Amino acid sequence: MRGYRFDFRCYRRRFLRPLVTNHGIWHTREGIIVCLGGCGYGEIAPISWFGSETLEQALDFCRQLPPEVTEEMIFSIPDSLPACQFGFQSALGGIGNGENKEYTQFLTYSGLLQSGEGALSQWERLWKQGYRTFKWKIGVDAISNELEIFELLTRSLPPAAKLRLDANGGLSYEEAKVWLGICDDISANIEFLEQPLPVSQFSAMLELSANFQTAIALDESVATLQQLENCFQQGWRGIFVIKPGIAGSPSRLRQFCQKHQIDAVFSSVFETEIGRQAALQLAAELSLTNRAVGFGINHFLEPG
Ligand SMILES: O=C(O)CCC(=O)c1ccccc1C(=O)O
Ligand SMILES: [Mg+2]
Repeated sequence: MRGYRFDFRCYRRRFLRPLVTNHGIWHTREGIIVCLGGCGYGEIAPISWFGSETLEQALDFCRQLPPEVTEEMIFSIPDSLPACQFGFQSALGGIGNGENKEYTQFLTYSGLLQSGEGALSQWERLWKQGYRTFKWKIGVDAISNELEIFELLTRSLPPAAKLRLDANGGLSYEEAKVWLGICDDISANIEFLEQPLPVSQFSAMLELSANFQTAIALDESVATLQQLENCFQQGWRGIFVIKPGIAGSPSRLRQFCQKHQIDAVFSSVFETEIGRQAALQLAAELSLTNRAVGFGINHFLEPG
């Protein structure tokens, strides 16, 4: 079998503004660019706190590979290394040669707002840049403060705007009911509430999705393809957030989405242009609905 000359390099990029979520504060994005001679580039951009391997585990995997790798080696990367599966398979697919530009041009994008009240002064700039879907992080501050900002935000957004709320698993069951109740009642267009509860509380989220009109999207619960398959089998028919960069094998992801016709929202892992193009091509190919993709603005200080 044909071998490809293999090389890799680490990168580090600082966020323009640290990313604040219920998981904590994220300052620096680190990852690995892999190169398969004569084939293309791929990106390994793990988020271990989200359920992928760690950067160290990905590096160890790259370091133990021989100077020439085969397709067979790439397709036998274990499921415990989902970001590596993505990086190597996209390099093999010759990602970066722009072959699918004709698909990705039809995607619409969601803009990620700053957490807290920063969102109030930020959305208009994004609106002027053409964004019509916005995402705002909740579960970061006390619920009373967040509800106050939410009211101001939803009253100022134009009727054509869609708003996604992302709790990153940071709400209690009672808090999730409060948020969903308010979202059901207001006239603003709340597209969905993302990952209200921790991954361990799947059945509670299933129950919430049956009892409220506002849609719920699973994110952390379906971070990897294995988790995605699991939640589908356990009856989830709401929205699935898919982060191709950490989901695992793109070919298996493609098969799963095509077989089950799931309602998917594709989203970035704040990768460089290399991983981004590979992920966007999958998004363009596998998005059944016209939901905006979570690949908004450039969040980095230094260019890729
Ligand atoms: O999905 C988006 O709109 C932006 C990407 C995003 O929010 C994100 C990016 C990296 C890690 C976690 C998350 C998240 O959805 O919680
Ligand atoms: Mg999320």
